[in-house]
Amino acid sequence: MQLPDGFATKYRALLGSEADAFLATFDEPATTGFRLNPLRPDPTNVALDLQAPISYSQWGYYGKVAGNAIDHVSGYVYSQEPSAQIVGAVANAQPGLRVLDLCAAPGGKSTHLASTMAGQGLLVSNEINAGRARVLSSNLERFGVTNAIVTNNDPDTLAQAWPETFDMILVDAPCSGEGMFRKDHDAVQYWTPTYNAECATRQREILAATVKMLAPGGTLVYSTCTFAPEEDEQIIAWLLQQTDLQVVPLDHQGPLQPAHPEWADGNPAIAGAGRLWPQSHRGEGHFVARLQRPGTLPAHVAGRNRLQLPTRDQQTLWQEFADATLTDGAITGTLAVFGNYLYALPADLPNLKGVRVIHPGLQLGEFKKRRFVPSHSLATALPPATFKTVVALTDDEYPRYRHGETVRRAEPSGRHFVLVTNRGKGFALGHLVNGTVKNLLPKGLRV
Ligand SMILES: C[S@@+](CC[C@H](N)C(=O)[O-])C[C@H]1O[C@@H](n2cnc3c(N)ncnc32)[C@H](O)[C@@H]1O
Repeated sequence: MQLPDGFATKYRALLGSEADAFLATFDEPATTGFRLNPLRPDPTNVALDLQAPISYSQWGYYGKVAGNAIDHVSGYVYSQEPSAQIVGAVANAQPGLRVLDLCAAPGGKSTHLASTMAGQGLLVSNEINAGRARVLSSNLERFGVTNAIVTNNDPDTLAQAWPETFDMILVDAPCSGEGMFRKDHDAVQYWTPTYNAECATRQREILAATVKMLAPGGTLVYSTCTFAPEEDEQIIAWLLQQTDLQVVPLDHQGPLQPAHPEWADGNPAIAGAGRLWPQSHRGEGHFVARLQRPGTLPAHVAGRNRLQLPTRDQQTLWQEFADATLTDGAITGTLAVFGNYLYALPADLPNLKGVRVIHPGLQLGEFKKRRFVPSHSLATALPPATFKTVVALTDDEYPRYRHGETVRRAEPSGRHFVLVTNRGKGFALGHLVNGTVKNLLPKGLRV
């Protein structure tokens, strides 16, 4: 690979005798990986090779997942570069916490946070870019995350709305992406000798807002996919100088190496952060640090949100659908209406005033005149056992349904909303009417 001018010189000076091995990795192919989904009842039931686990990532494996494979489409797996999986592992967000993923799209780290949270507590996945926030929503929906809301705000707006609100905040910062050079040639084009300092300015701005949102006793996880000390060790040095945060030393086991205080202000605490290097492990490389605010986590303060509850007519329409389609207790949480859409909200929502929420929980469906039309998200959020009628597709029928075609089933007669599965995995809804399963897969998900 043709590396940008100044890049090799910089890393030769930093890495010394290790520089040749580091620079040689840029001529190697990029590494790929995926994570299984522990939110599924049978997470290892996938048609993928699970012979090569990623040592530091509980559900992580080396390998490649085809985008059209049922394992991907049904949310049984999430494709994520191996090194990036260190971040969710270090965060290890526990069930019951209130967690903010501030720079969350497209959702690799958010789905990992949701995995360790096991459906309990609140995950706020925020993304500043509206288009990317929609992709984030759809990826959380596919992974079956029901305890998350998706917001689309800049960090300063959120800091105003949510002072000292979160037990844990992940800042997977926008960065110069040197660890993406092998995957993304655009990242190479952007790099100049001053680019790292420009990225660091933005990272400090994001973190200044972040610190305001962290509760006493709360944890900040900071990560980048770049090797630049300006965006890594020097950011941690700045946090230690400017705030009361303290580094929680990582367990430098296996390929996770200590960070380099000498590349910042020499504060030895910085060594507690960690680096994955491409020359010493199978992955693109990552930086991660865990920091904590002194104090004890306070009890969560419930938001005083004025929710629009379903009208009596809407409640009746929903209940008719739920009674005919789902088993009892399939949906929990407060039901609220946003626009024409009905949602099941996660518990423990903070104040939403002033925040642009684009996805306030599990979308159940849309009220259209006197009808209730269920949302696609039900197909991947709920286990097949919660649907009263399931239409199982053969491997021949599966690609045709994804294309938008109907299928025929003689049984049961009448009209039913159904879950459509392949290999036992729900991936779409259908409407069975007189023997024909009408295809309810959203147009954007058809291939
Ligand atoms: C490294 S990516 C996040 C990847 C994501 N965490 C994942 O695992 O899929 C950084 C994100 O930060 C967002 N971003 C860019 N500028 C930002 C800013 N000033 N404040 C907050 N987020 C920003 C980008 O749009 C991008 O989605």
